Amino acid sequence: MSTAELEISGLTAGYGGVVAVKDVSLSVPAGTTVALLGANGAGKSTILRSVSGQVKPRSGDIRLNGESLVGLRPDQTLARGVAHVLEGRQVFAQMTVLENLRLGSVRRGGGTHDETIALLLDHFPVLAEKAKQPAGQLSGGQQQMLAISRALMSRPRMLLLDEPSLGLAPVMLPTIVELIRWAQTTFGAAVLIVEQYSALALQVSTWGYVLRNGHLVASASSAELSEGDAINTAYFGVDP
Ligand SMILES: Nc1ncnc2c1ncn2[C@@H]1O[C@H](COP(=O)(O)OP(=O)(O)OP(=O)(O)O)[C@@H](O)[C@H]1O
Repeated sequence: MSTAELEISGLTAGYGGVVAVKDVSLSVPAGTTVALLGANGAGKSTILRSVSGQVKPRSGDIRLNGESLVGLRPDQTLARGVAHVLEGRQVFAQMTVLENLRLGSVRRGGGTHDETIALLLDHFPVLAEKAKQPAGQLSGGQQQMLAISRALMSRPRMLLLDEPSLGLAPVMLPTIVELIRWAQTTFGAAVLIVEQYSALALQVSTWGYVLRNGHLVASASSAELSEGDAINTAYFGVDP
């Protein structure tokens, strides 16, 4: 049996007449962070949606710790330990920070709401200070922090992050990086992070895959991808 936490093999997925992802294979070893990079429309979000059950694969397999996730609904993948933070800051603006956290699902064997909320608020005092304020009053970065924290309520084994840096002020990026690292060490989660802003994803990950037009075109250590023209070559198909 594979030691990888998440193993995607030969995944093809799409929408109606659109084939968004073609024959993609990748793996996220237990307890590591892997980056999925590529330009707009490359198919990155479709891969995350296929893992969490929002999109049904047309072919291929997706396994979490050896168990296939194909055909499962999002609530069923959540029950198996997959938490998906969607693109955009998905918080309920009228509800308080605490109410938003309480909406996070608790997975069986994953601790109680109160225990996990205490852990999150203890580590991120800014959320504690604003616990009773409507989430809509938080800054963009704080809302993203809250959206990720809500996903952590289930103490996931596999955390899927879609463009966590989107629309954030650069000053917030180190906080998001810290939150991802903390999630990994505290919950032992494996993380698959999708980013157009490759600098952030490569900073938190050990390995990266690059997608272009639904195909995987590069796969290398994040250190290697950070150097020279590796990313440009992979994104635009230009040889250095
Ligand atoms: N709901 C949908 N219906 C039809 N086509 C879609 C849908 N969602 C995505 N697509 C198409 O599938 C392809 C891949 O989209 P996807 O969202 O996976 O790309 P991405 O790499 O995540 O880019 P982005 O950063 O823009 O989200 C694109 O051509 C896109 O237009």
